[in-house]
Order: sequence, then structure tokens, then C-alpha cells
Amino acid sequence: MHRKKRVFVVTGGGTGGHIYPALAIARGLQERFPGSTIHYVGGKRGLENTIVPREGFPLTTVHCRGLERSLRLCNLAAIGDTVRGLGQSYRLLRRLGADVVIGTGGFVAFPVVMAATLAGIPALIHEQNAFPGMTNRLLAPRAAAVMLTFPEAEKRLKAKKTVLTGLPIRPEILSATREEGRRYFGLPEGSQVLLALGGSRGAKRLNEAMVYLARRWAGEPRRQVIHVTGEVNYEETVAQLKAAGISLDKCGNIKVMPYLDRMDYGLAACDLCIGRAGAAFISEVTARGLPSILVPYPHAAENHQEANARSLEAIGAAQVIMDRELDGQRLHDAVQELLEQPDRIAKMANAAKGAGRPEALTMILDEISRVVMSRK
Ligand SMILES: CC(=O)N[C@H]1[C@@H](OP(=O)(O)OP(=O)(O)OC[C@H]2O[C@@H](n3ccc(=O)[nH]c3=O)[C@H](O)[C@@H]2O)O[C@H](CO)[C@@H](O)[C@@H]1O
Repeated sequence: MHRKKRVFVVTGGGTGGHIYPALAIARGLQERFPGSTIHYVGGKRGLENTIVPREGFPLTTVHCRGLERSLRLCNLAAIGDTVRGLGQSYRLLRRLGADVVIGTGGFVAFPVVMAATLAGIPALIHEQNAFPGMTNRLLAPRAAAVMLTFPEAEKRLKAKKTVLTGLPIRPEILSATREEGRRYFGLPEGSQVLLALGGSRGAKRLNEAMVYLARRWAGEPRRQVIHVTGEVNYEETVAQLKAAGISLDKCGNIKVMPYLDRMDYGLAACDLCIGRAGAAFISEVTARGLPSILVPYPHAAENHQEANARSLEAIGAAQVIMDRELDGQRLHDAVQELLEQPDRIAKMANAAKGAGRPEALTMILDEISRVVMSRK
């Protein structure tokens, strides 16, 4: 615990992928530096405008905009917005008396972190993916330290210092027990449990492949499925299951839901999981030491989900199926093959555990503390 009151500025925005890690860090700072000020800086339009106030942190927004990857007129507008955001950020950081700035990526992190370094305020950045986003690639050379989720990101950044910290995950994901998970879903003793989900919004192709798998497994109590479809695709998936002649009430071993609030129990209960390759999901899976089949979302920025998935594949923790190659038969065969080889599953689980970083938040806070303490 530290006595001196500090001013921390946290920034990162646009999507949940940047905002949730920033909030986890903000909460961690609150605990480690009681009485300190933690100020969030977001963009004018990002999701942070709804999420951050709900979490109780003061939020100031600045101008920012992403550059198109090709030369276009709208890039001029983006440059204009960024320069404006840079000025706003500079004045804000000075007014707040910021001791340190922490950026987690997204367009808004660019003007804020850049302004910090221009004002002589140390800045740290956190990169969630194996293929770093454009903002963090641009900022890395100016940051006091770049904290990474995946070791592969290092070679794609020009950083003065990198630290492999991992991505902070919700504490309950680590603490849930297998028994609690199995009880929550009413799963029979000794059954093999498969958890399938396509990121926070679901994945249509994965859902279709899962319908095929359900057809092969329906009524087999030793094989249990928890299938999270995503809100948008739920009705359609249920209709496809019905059309395939599967009665969810009668078969008893296939559970289908639009969203799983208790992801802690889902992960705790399962023996194998199938999912996209978002950084948060992968961090949860590895922190729990779970073997996985990953189907990277093919339209993620700069195909970063494939880079995430390949990172796990390279250490033997996951099997990767590309979205374009995914179909029911392929998925069913891959799952079946794995479940029939307990040794292989155990090896994958071990490799996943080795890559897991349950202490991510502590490491991140340690790194921030080091930088703060080096300031008078
Ligand atoms: C489509 C896309 O570009 N996604 C990106 C986004 O991911 P995003 O922020 O969507 O995060 P992930 O896909 O990694 O994880 C989804 C999160 O939602 C939770 N969950 C999901 C479904 C559910 O029913 N219940 C539930 O609680 C999961 O436990 C996990 O915590 O930012 C990440 C960090 O930059 C990137 O790695 C991802 O590629």
C-alpha cells in the first residue's frame, strides 16, 4: 500500500476489448493507491461513454479518429481530429497534474499517451493481442514500458522495455470450482463437457457447425454440450436444431443459451472449449488451464485473432480451425478425436496452464508502481 496520493490517467476506448482491461487496471490502482485520483480519458463516440460512468470513474472525452489504411481525403480530417485531441489531452494532463498515464489501445489512447510523453509524464501501454494494434505500434517507442498479453507481440513493436504480464481477468473465473460449475448446469457425474461460444456476440458459422455436432451427440448422457449462441443468433440456432430433429427437452445433454452470464461456471465445468480467439477469452481459458479448439474471427483488425490463436497452437495448448475451413463434420471429428485421447487433452491442458497468467493484474500494478516510484 502507498501513502502518497497520486494522479493516474487511464485511457483506452472504442470497444470493450480496450475498455475492460483499462477498467480492471483502474480498479487495481484504486486498491493499491488508496486516496489517489484515477481519471479516465475516452473518445467522444466510443463505448467508454456508457461503460466508464457506470463503473464510477470520472471521464473526460477528447477528439480522436482512426486513420484509414489507404491514402484518402478523410485522413486529413483524422489528422485534424488527432491534433485537436492532442492539444486537449495536453491541457487536461497538465490541469490534473497527472503522475503517470496508462493506455490500453484504441484510437483515443494515441493523443492521450502522446501528449503525456510530450509533457514529460511517463506513460505505460498494455497490448491485448499477439498482433499489436496500430495505436500501440505507434506509441510503443515512447512508452516507459509496454505490457504484453502474448510474447509474440514483442517482435512486432519497437519498445524500450516490454513486460509479459498477461491480461487481467475477472477474479471469479479463477475461483470457481469444477463442482460448482457442474452443479450450476446440472451435469451428470463422469460426463465429458464441451463449452462452445463465439465471442461476446456469437458466431453464426460456429453455431451451424455446433448444430451438426448436436445431431451426432443428442441423447448421449456421457457427452454434454453447453452452447452459447450469441443474442442475435439464438432463435435461428434453436430453429436449426428443431429442423435437425433435436428436441432439447428430450435429449437432455445439449444446453443452448443466447448468453452466459456465469462464464466462470461454464469454464469451470468443461473439459474442452471451442471459441473465437479474442484476447479476453484466451486469457480466461489459459488461466484455467483448459484445452481449446479456436476458430479465429477472420475480420478482426489485421487478423489479430489468428495471431492470438497461433500463439496457443505453437505451444500445443490449442487446435486451430480457420473459419473458412469450419463445418460440422470437421468440428465434430476434431472434438471427437481429442476427447478420445485423454493423454493429448491433458498435455494441451498443461500447456494452456503454462501460458496462463492469473497474476496479470498484480504484475501490471507492479510495473506501474515502479514507474510512479521513480518519480519524485
Ligand atoms: C471481434 C473482435 O475484434 N474482438 C476483439 C475484442 O474482443 P472482446 O472484447 O469481445 O473479448 P473476447 O472475445 O476476447 O472475450 C469475450 C468476453 O466476453 C465474455 N463472455 C462471452 C460470451 C458470453 O456468453 N459470456 C461472457 O461472459 C468472455 O468470458 C470474455 O471475457 O477485443 C480483444 C482485445 O483487443 C480482441 O482480442 C478481440 O479479437
